[in-house]
Amino acid sequence: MNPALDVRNLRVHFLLDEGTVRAVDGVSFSVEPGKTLGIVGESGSGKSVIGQSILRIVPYPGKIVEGEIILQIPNGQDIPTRVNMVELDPHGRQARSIRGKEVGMIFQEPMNSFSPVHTIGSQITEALSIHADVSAQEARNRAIEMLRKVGIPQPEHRIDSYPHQLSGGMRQRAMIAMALVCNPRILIADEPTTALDVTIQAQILDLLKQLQEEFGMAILFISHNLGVISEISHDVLVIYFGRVMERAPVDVLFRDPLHPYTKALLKSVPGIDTPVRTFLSTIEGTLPDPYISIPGCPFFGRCMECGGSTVCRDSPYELTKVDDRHFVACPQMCIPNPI
Ligand SMILES: Nc1ncnc2c1ncn2[C@@H]1O[C@H](COP(=O)(O)OP(=O)(O)OP(=O)(O)O)[C@@H](O)[C@H]1O
Repeated sequence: MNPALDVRNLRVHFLLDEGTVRAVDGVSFSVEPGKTLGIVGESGSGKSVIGQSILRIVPYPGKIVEGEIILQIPNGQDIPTRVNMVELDPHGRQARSIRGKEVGMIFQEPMNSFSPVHTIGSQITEALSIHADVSAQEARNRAIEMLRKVGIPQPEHRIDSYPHQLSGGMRQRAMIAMALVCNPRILIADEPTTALDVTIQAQILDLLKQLQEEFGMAILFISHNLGVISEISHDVLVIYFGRVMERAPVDVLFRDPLHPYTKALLKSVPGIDTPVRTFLSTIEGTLPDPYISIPGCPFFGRCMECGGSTVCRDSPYELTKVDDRHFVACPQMCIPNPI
């Protein structure tokens, strides 16, 4: 099956007075229709900048310096149109028509996405009037239907509410409705449940899974929370210092992690059978200085397994194939067949 989204060797740099931040440093992945790729990593590892790059909304002074972001857009013919987002003018007509229509987005804080002075209905119908050729009445009916689908009670009345009149969970549902009302083929969800309590979080994850089944969209789900990632993802990309450390199907990653960073992340999460008052392990140290360029493994200084090996410090970064769906970038693995 053709991937809905294919990202190849993406590099995004922020050129600051202090130096260059290599926020995303050669990341490749693809997501098929109906599948969810979870991107996990600690704060500052480059997760959000990947999502922003796909939408071409990387904030100034960030710049995509290399790579391709390929979308397959159906055109009614056998072969879909192939669009490389990197080649588009981010402010141009084509990029604007792809954002919202082909690629939907939901973020952690809906208040930042909704205008506080317009009703949620007017904002959802506006998305429809930009991207779909529908009458005002049809747009309102579709907005009500979408609000119903995302579980907002009495959507005929709620559609005329202002964002501040909804609870946090309801606002998040309304944002999902806005993101999905044009039936996008790709959804980018950047920490969409982080600000919610665990019950609402579980409801939103269930809702996304159910909507994915219905619409068949590919989801890129960004989170620092491994529990949430395990719940929603089919495959997982573990990212550190702008680079992929490991990629695997979700069950393989949780059962048989190979990169010491993935193992350390997993150890820092409490399990259901973790006794109360047990100290969870933490990952000593912090991400390296963002302005430096590291030729070898960026986790070298914090790794508990490499024992200060110069191989890890000096070997060029390389993502190595373990099998068809499992890749790892650990110099100690010494596996042949680098991709
Ligand atoms: N507007 C900006 N200006 C300068 N540097 C930036 C900007 N946005 C991101 N960066 C840098 O890019 C790197 C990656 O940031 P990013 O926001 O993608 O991390 P993240 O993994 O999403 O973290 P978090 O979970 O905290 O959102 C960081 O070093 C960050 O400081």
